[in-house]
Amino acid sequence: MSAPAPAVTGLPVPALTVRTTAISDPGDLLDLLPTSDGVATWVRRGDGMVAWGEAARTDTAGSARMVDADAWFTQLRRAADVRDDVAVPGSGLVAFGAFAFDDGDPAGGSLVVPRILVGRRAGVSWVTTIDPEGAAPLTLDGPRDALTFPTDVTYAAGAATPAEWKAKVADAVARIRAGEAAKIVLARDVWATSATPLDTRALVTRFADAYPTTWAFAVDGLVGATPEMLVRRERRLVASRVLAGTIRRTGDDERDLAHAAALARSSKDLEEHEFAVESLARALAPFVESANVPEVPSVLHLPNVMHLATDVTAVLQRGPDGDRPSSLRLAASLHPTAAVGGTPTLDAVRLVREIEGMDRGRYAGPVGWIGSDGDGEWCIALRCGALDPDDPHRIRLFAGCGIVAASDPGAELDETEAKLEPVRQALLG
Ligand SMILES: C=C(O[C@@H]1C=C(C(=O)O)C=C[C@H]1O)C(=O)O
Repeated sequence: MSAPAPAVTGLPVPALTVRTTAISDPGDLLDLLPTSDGVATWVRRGDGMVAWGEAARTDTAGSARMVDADAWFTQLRRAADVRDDVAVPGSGLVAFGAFAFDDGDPAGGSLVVPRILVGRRAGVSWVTTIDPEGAAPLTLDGPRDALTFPTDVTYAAGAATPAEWKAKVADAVARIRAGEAAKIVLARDVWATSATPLDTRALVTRFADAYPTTWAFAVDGLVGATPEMLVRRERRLVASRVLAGTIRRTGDDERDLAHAAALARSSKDLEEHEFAVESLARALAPFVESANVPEVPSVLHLPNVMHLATDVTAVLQRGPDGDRPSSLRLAASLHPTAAVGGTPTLDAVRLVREIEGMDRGRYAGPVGWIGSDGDGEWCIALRCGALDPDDPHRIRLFAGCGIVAASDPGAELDETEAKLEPVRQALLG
């Protein structure tokens, strides 16, 4: 049952009873999920969290969608009765959220507090139950629906055919050369339809198996395997992983190594990457005492692509009110980075809207979780699809690329195909 909850401070929120206890290792976390609907997952290298049920939720919209959700969660945690015997990041009260890329997108955002959560981190395992007043507690060993895998999946172009999308890239390049922006990230969508209903658990299991170094997530109907961390807050430490600049893997290790070296020297990719790092560092600066921004990117190897990567770390400082901003508040300030919007931000986002001609929904927006103390992890929702709430057979997939003056439309289309691979693989019958 979802409890009605306002997104505005000062209004009543449900009083939740939250209990976290240590458990012995539960095995594969994803095997615990009882059903496909209303589940949340956040799994990387086998550790993380799985959750189901809904103790409370807020749905927000507009430019304050993350700040409003954060204010709601602050009230909720103040009103909650929390007993946490484990005290690690992810124990105690947790909410999972996903937010639209664009301020004006009807997909808005949501923050959902589950009824039951199982987590594991570095050998410590726990279960958290979250009970609204009067609700009977849920248990771990309830009935489990049979798992269904996709079958006979067919694909159809979304807002643009491949040829139309290449024309959009050419338009973006022309606009960049005319000085309207330095970088514009253009995305495309593809619809996939399965003969059998899509099961969140099957998709996330495939993401976790094939892309163990990414975050295999399912939040409010958005599922994917993202490699990009917008912001993690753990006490005073903040970390962010910027990705921009991409090359497809060939499957041949020697050639891939040569390609990785070429990527690290490619002036087009280095320029694209630099825009993304600069925008992140600039947006983070007001919140931190000191930031460590490596001068040269490394190359992140994923099974489908390689990216230029920069790991930024920083120490949080207190704001004017004496508080440190929560992980979600930080995500709100950092989004959208140049990795998914472009440079300069406002011009690029306006051009994205104009040239792409589609709603991105929650693709390329922040997705993640926040805990009792405001710590949490927010990734950028990439390599993902949005399950169709009206048709369980359908999912809308997305992929995009940073376009700069030197971009070639055919190569960018090929890059989106490489980025669609994780979801296409998860949809294999
Ligand atoms: C926009 C996407 O990816 C982003 C764009 C990248 C690029 O242009 O090289 C690389 C990583 C991401 O920051 C996507 O995967 O859809």
